[in-house]
Amino acid sequence: MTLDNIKKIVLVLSGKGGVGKSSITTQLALTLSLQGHSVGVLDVDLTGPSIPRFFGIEQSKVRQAVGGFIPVDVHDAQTLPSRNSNGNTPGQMVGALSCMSLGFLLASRNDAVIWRGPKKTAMVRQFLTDVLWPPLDFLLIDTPPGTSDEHISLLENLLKQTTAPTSPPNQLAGAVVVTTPQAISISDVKKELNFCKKTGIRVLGVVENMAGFVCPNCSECNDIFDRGGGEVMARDFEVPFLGSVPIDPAFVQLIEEGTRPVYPKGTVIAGKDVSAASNGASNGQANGTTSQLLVDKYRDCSLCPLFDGIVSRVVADIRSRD
Ligand SMILES: Nc1ncnc2c1ncn2[C@@H]1O[C@H](COP(=O)(O)OP(=O)(O)OP(=O)(O)O)[C@@H](O)[C@H]1O
Ligand code: SF4
Repeated sequence: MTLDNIKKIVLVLSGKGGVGKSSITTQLALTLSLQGHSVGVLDVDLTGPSIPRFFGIEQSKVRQAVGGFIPVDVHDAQTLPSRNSNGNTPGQMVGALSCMSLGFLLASRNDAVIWRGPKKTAMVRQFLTDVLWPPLDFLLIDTPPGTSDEHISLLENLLKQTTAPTSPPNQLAGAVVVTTPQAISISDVKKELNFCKKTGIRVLGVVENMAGFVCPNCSECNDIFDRGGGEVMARDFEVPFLGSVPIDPAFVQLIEEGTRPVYPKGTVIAGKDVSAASNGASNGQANGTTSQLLVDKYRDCSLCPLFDGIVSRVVADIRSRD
């Protein structure tokens, strides 16, 4: 089966749309990759597949091979060269990152996906059975908000596959649940936590996103949407609280603009040396925006140390159960 190549599968869930689940999935994937793990991201948010855009690869298309789809490379495994002036860790190992999303199969980013339940269910099943993942340490699955047809289909199929005799032990590691501090989001996420309880999915922890805004002018943090609700809820449900992520305008900018001036020399993306960019040569993808190495861009993001801590805790927790 196509999931047999994968050591651990982690779901990213949210009770409500727009709380930053796909952004958090992107950050978790990049952080895992920066920590040297090989990572895949499966975007099962069929009605709003935003992961390709967040990785800056939305113009890419998946290839079809005998036996299934070949996921799109975000970047290869590599050892990053040091950037003298910016203080990169010399020789840092980065794990390969690849991605599969319905977004790659749509003719245009603006195409609407208006499908009834059975078609969605079939697509989810196909994503779990017909994607030819390379060997992965972690597969993150970005799910749609709530507890919809896709969730039920996803879980049925996942549980069937991850408990098959050929699967690695404890393959379905659990779920990271994303919320925002507002009461409505918290109450929706409680439903999500109950869903996990009923279906026997272990909750690896809760991330509270958009908790406070750090003003770029005075660096003071304002709690626009209140704060701490995610932590209280995690305590009530006796699941780990992984941390609060503030609203960071740079975060949106990194994703929306996708502009980084140069690649460090020797940077290889999808098998190509793209460092010619440092000499002014064009190396962007078809959409002309992706003149950057994502790993590089996120490493410079102020949220990086925060995600490093979150990911380290999740990985340690998963390993402690093996
Ligand atoms: N911590 C943050 N700081 C600033 N902007 C953020 C933060 N988290 C998310 N965003 C922005 O909020 C918007 C919504 O985020 P995202 O698409 O990740 O949400 P989502 O929960 O996956 O939504 P849906 O499931 O409805 O597609 C995006 O434009 C994203 O850049
Ligand atoms: S936090 Fe408010 S008062 Fe302080 S600089 Fe920012 S906008 Fe101005």
